[in-house]
Amino acid sequence: MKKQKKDPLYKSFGYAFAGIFAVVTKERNMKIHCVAMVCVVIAGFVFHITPVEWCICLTLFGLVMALEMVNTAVEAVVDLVTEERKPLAKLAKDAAAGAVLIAAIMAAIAGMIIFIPKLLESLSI
Ligand SMILES: Nc1ncnc2c1ncn2[C@@H]1O[C@H](COP(=O)(O)OP(=O)(O)OP(=O)(O)O)[C@@H](O)[C@H]1O
Repeated sequence: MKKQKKDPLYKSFGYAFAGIFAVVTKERNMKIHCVAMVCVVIAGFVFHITPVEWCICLTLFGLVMALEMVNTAVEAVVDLVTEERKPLAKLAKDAAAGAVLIAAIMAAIAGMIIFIPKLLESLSI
């Protein structure tokens, strides 16, 4: 089989950014993740979180958002493959959605561990 010439690196980045833009503008859940990220970043500056805490928050944002991208990709592929209701299609979509949910719950718990003590301290409770 003839080897196809690969796109230049800048084009690959362009496709990746196009994917991010498509998911952020079209997927409701991704918009919610973006709003949550902005709120946490503001809270991070307000409560002067440490560099390690910033790293934890940024890593968890990356994890949740990357999984949301993969979830959208799985949904698109399943819908492309079949329009019928099939158990394997359900498993693929539900498992991908479950992956996002697990990461989002863990991120929310980590966020509470970081921010609740700072909030209580600032309220002098
Ligand atoms: N082809 C299918 N066969 C069987 N079950 C399906 C199929 N397509 C969707 N489902 C079921 O319906 C649910 C919702 O599917 P849908 O494609 O509407 O995702 P969604 O609710 O739009 O997800 P999101 O909110 O993440 O975009 C799936 O999680 C799955 O349980």
